[in-house]
Amino acid sequence: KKLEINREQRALMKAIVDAYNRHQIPEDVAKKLLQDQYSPEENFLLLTEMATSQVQVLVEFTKNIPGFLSLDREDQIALLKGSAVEAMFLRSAQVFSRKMPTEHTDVLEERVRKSGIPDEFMTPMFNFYKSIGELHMVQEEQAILTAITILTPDRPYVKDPQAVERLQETMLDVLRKLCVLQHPQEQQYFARLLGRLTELRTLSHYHSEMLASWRMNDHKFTPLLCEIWDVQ
Ligand SMILES: CC(C)c1onc(-c2c(Cl)cccc2Cl)c1COc1ccc(-c2ccc3[nH]c(C(=O)O)cc3c2)cc1
Repeated sequence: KKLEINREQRALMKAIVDAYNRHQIPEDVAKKLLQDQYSPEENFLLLTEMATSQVQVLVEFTKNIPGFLSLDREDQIALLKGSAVEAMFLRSAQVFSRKMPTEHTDVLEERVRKSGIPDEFMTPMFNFYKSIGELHMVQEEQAILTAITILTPDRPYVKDPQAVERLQETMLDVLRKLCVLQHPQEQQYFARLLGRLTELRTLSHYHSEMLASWRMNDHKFTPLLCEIWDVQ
């Protein structure tokens, strides 16, 4: 009984997975990645466009997380701003590790490597992508792990962390059961997934340094990215 996913949890999982699949990056934007060679500046612009489109996808996904819209309005914003980078690392990691044709992943990797991102961030970033790939997460796990990342109670400026914690705990319970069902041979699979969330926090700190170094070299971002990342 303890381990079985009950009807309510199944409905919750369906809502999250549907939202996760419904909001994908527009085909034309993702296709641009695979077009011919660009300069580092053009690569940066393309990645900026991808990130902006990804933030829009993220906002739509978040609004469909059951219970999110019943949170305090300002806390909703605080959660989105606090988790955007981590959710995008998770999403782009899944894109990298998805059964995406290798030439696509190689092109995407090439573009990220040649977009003016300082080398010291490349290693941790691609190590993360590799570690996500090795987990072979099913899409339900990907969607719920993303929701868990967004519903992290200890983001800056959250006024009612208990309300966020209640929602996150519901998701964690579903994920725990799902991991046992999907990966019965791996006892600690759930623990390994949660370990990725810790890695995401480290990447998020790297990312704020990446932003600072880009701004030093006068790189421009879109208004949406400036708002969500508190830059400019
Ligand atoms: C502003 C730009 C330069 C930027 O700053 N930090 C990052 C940055 C970097 Cl590198 C790494 C990680 C996170 C960030 Cl947030 C980025 C680029 O961000 C992204 C780049 C690509 C994608 C991306 C590419 C292909 C995709 N396909 C799909 C799909 O659903 O099919 C989603 C998707 C997303 C998402 C964010």
